[in-house]
Amino acid sequence: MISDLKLLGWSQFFNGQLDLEEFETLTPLRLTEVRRRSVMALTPALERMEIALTGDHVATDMAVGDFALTDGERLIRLLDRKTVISRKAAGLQAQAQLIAANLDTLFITTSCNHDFNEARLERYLAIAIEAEVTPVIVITKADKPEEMAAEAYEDRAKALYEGAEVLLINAKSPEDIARLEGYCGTGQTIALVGSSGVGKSTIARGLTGEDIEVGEIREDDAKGRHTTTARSMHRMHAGGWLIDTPGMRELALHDASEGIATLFEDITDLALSCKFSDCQHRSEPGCAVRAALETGELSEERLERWRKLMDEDARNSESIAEARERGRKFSKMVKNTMKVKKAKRGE
Ligand SMILES: Nc1nc2c(ncn2[C@@H]2O[C@H](COP(=O)(O)OP(=O)(O)OP(=O)(O)O)[C@@H](O)[C@H]2O)c(=O)[nH]1
Ligand SMILES: [Zn+2]
Repeated sequence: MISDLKLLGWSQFFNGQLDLEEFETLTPLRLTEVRRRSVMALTPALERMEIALTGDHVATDMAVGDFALTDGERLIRLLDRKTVISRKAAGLQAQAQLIAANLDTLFITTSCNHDFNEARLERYLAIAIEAEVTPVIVITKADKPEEMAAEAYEDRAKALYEGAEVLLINAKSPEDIARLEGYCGTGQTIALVGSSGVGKSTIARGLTGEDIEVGEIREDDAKGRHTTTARSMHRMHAGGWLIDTPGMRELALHDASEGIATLFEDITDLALSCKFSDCQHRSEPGCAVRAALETGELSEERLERWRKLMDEDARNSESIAEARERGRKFSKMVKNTMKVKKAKRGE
């Protein structure tokens, strides 16, 4: 069973979470779709199985790519995730919405044209680094570069982060797709992010042989319409899994301060040497960041992009934290009111 499980992306990390009894009586599953009242999952034999969500299990706690244990009928428990990517859900609740779990690699996709944008690439890099998912920058349309030579785009991407491999490809060429497959072998799980039109569907088709429809299913119930994800985990020729969900294509930055600090390690390090610990690196005396600008060690553009990313992260993270805080205060107030009412009634 263990070798079959490897096909699903199982590893020692998950094995270590099972006690002996669970090991003998339960079966691991990997979630491929999350609906409102059920999940679709793959068994170690790669058979599809639908499991109704009952009791404490709610769809909003689950992500495509999660591992769970089943007794054959019910979902017993979800296993801890190796990695998770989330986005801020639209609307007033401002909750983090889980997009994909247990990714190994994120292909950050852009093209040799006006789509290429350092700030956008850095946003995705920060998301990947924060989630501890390996970032790989894929630059498509190497066969028809606009504005500058394809290699110039490659060099600009390489300058962004040492920890990210940069691959310059023609997404329509099978030989170039084969260069991505080192990240897509058995046991590996990947996802693609990037703007519309950069070639994500073309790459996905090259890696899986399928035309992947990224759609949202709408389910009706008495309370209205709900959006859930369609089948979102696809087997790749190389043996691994591609997760493609609508949410993945609309990622925004939130709660990624560590990812940003790692991505901009030079600025993070410089800031430690500023005279004031709350230095804004504007006009304070003894500012190591401004000193690095003057020597040319750091560029004004890079500093500006760092500021903007920090601002964006702070804006998006705060509202989630604040919403949580509001939620806590509200439920506390309700509880207190109930208590007072009960006391009045003499209960
Ligand atoms: N010449 C060339 N064309 C490409 C390349 N990559 C993608 N294309 C073309 O660019 C267009 C858009 O590619 P898609 O794969 O649909 O882009 P996408 O990122 O999936 O776009 P959305 O579905 O809107 O998110 C298609 O016509 C592709 O054939 C490439 O490397 N070279
Ligand atoms: Zn400073």
